[in-house]
Amino acid sequence: MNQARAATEQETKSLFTLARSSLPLVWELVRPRRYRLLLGLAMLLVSRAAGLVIPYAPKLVIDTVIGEHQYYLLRPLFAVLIAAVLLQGMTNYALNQLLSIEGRRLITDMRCRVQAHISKLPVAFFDTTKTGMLVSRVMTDVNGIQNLVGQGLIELLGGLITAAFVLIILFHISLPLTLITLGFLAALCGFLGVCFKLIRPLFRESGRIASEVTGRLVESFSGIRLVKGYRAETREQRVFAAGANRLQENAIKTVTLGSVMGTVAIMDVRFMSAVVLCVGAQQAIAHHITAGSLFSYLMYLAIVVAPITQMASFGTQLAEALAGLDRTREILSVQPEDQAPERTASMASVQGHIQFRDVTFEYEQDKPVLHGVTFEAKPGTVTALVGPSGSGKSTITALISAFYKPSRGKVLVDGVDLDTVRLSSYRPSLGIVPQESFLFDGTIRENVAFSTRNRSEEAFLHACHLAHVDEFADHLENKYETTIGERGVRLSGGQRQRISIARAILAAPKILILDEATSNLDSESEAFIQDSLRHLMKDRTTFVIAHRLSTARQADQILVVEAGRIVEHGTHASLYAQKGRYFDLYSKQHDVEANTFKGIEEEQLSTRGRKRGQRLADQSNDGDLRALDELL
Ligand SMILES: Nc1ncnc2c1ncn2[C@@H]1O[C@H](COP(=O)(O)OP(=O)(O)OP(=O)(O)O)[C@@H](O)[C@H]1O
Repeated sequence: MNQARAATEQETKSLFTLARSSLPLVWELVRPRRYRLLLGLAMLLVSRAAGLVIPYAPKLVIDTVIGEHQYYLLRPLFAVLIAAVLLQGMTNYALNQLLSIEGRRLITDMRCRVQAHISKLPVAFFDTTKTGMLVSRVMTDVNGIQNLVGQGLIELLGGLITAAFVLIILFHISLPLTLITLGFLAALCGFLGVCFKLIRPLFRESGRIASEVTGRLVESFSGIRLVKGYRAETREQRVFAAGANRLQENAIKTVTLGSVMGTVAIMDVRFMSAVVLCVGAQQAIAHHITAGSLFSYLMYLAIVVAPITQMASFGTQLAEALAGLDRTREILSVQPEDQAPERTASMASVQGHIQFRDVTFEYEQDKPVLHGVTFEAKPGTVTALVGPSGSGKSTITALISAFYKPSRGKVLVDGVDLDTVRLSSYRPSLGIVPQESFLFDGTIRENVAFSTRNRSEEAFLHACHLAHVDEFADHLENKYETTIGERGVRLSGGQRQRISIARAILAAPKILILDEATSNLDSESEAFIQDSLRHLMKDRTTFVIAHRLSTARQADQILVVEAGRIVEHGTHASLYAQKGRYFDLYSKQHDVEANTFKGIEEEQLSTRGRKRGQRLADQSNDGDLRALDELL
């Protein structure tokens, strides 16, 4: 309800209110480049002043040179005209260069700023915001700012200053004609004001639709395998076409309103010129004005009119720019996660002692997903989190990563409440290996050396060796410089996991969060990965969401999570002996694994895999779980 009301209030904000609320941000952008913009304004004034000389010439020629036979004035007048034209041309060129370049720089600055800001926002913000919307904020919305702060602003200022000067000249030439002129201009300004009010919500809407369409497009292309696999191309085409049509309908309304504004502006100006011409002629016949003055008046009128007719199109750009700026301002006003005032503690060196004290957490209000979770993980130990899907294991690790804050209770790191810790001092001690290895389009080296903490070649090669990345990288033509494609599409699942593990080894975190991959790998890959993980977990406080019996069994402690509560807690041996929830889970998994190994038997097994599989299958046939434990 409140959100809907806020949205309506946003829609009805006038252009003026919007401009005023955006002023601090505009000033922030203008400030560092104010001298260059002032230089631009000065050049514009020189250019416009030079432009004023030209309309004055007919008056001199008609009334003085021809009327008063002062022919000797013709030459100097010609020279002045040439100089004025040259000066105007040169200043115009310099001005365009200066402002266009400045506008581009401004866009880049703004884009970088918005991108940097968004990346500092809390994970909860990303949970509720579409990716496409964020892409639009960074790439599209800032475009309009160029018009607002660069050329557009200077043009508007310059146009208004020139128009003010010219109006003084017009008043000086003829009071009645200028009053008529002002009447027409005032009517036009009133009309344009109403149109801007109508056009602004359309621009806001357009930004919203564009974000949605972009978001869906990004999702659809990144999930192209799934789309093709389920033959969902036509469905995706329909969804996209619907979005593109909504965008088009919005654009048609904007363009129509823009055309109405442009047409009315031109008609108003033409009527005005006709009325001024006829009344001016009557004035000239009655000798209230000379023919030369009337001629000059009409030329000056064109100078006043030009920026006002331009206002119709510039106003549209202005409305678009302000709508974009408004959205940018909205996103910049979201507080970055590290700027919370309570985050004052700095963690110089993290030991990795983690304590949960009666932690309750909810993603959505009044829907807790963790209830009074309490446990302790000593430095250098491995804690395995096991439990059914949706029980809260990932949420516990997300709280350790400080992606969220507990709703109640405390998460302590080395005795310090994580809510009070500056994240920039804590996160470097954190390493994450997600279930789905997330790789960027780049080389193997770039993906392994993703963290900036350890850049030596020796450390890089060592990490690749421990994670068995060298095993496949050495066989590639470009070795570690091989490009792996977007999200690592050119690698196998196991290879991607190994890179992800090498990345964590190189980052050398004190606290490691490991979400074990569930995907079935062939036994050789599996063996490589288990070995890499062993290296990775050494001497770190590790939290592993364990999907494999072997991992849980090797852990120093196991937390059995169910419906957001820790229902059992202990070592593998103690929990197994309890014959409670862990025992049930373990037995179920054992059956699955036994079946899996039987299945593997039928595949092409590596020598090691075959031996291991055979032994496991034999043992499981006996149903002796303890013997299976030993093997694992
Ligand atoms: N970003 C989120 N917003 C709202 N609810 C969420 C969010 N992430 C998880 N949940 C909910 O929180 C609960 C716990 O989820 P969590 O991902 O921690 O479970 P899990 O034990 O890790 O599950 P799995 O083993 O399937 O990954 C689930 O009910 C889930 O729907």
